[in-house]
Amino acid sequence: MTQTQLSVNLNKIALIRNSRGHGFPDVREFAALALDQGAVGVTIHPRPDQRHARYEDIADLRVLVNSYTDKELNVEGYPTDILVDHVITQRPHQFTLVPDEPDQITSDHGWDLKRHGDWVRPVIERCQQSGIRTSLFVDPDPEQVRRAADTGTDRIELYTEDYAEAWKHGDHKAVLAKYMECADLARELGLTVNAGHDLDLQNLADFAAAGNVAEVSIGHALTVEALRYGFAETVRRYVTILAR
Ligand SMILES: CC(=O)[C@@H](O)[C@H](O)COP(=O)(O)O
Ligand SMILES: NCC(=O)COP(=O)(O)O
Repeated sequence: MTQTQLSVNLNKIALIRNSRGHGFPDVREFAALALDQGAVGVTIHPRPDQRHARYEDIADLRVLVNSYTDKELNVEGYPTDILVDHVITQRPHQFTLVPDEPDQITSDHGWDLKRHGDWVRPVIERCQQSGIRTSLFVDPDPEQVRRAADTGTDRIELYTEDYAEAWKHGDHKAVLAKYMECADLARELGLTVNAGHDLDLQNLADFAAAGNVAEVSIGHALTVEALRYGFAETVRRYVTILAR
């Protein structure tokens, strides 16, 4: 059974920072808090309007993560030229390609790789040539998993909104089985499996127990829960759940 690792998404810390137009809070402070509490890494998702994470955060967080020996930076986003250029320059450990439109309020679907597989492939190759691991954000759909393997990506990230929604109603077992079918298929095809979106302290344990997901990236719920429990304690609670 793979020990699932936590990557803390700092988008909402950046959102609070941007709300006052100066550097408080500093995302690097919360990145350090997360890493010191056992997260394997941090994630940021700069969107074209830079509503929260900014392109400059990539370099800042790369420097901070470099001060640790075994931690990672995951950059997520739609592979625009400007984002890809920042990624290639700063060389985060992982680049997760997400098919979001600029005006989306949040990520709400995975790639349609029947249409876009050939388009993402050169970006994947360019990242890998720079030593950057790639991941493709996909729905829990076996066809998309197969097509993801055809792109040469290192990993997929399963979009977990369907699971999170089903968990709220207590009917997540069938949905979870679909995710695990896709995760098993991905591993058979040589892919490592990440997952994320709307995971939280309540629904994570059932997802993690189903097994064999390498990394979950969690940010929105974690930030809200941190308002109640404190940031370090919240990260500690996630790490404890994953360590079971
Ligand atoms: C791809 C995904 O689900 C998340 O990585 C994304 O970062 C969430 O974006 P917001 O924080 O803008 O909602
Ligand atoms: N890729 C998922 C992520 O980074 C965070 O998603 P969320 O926890 O903010 O929904």
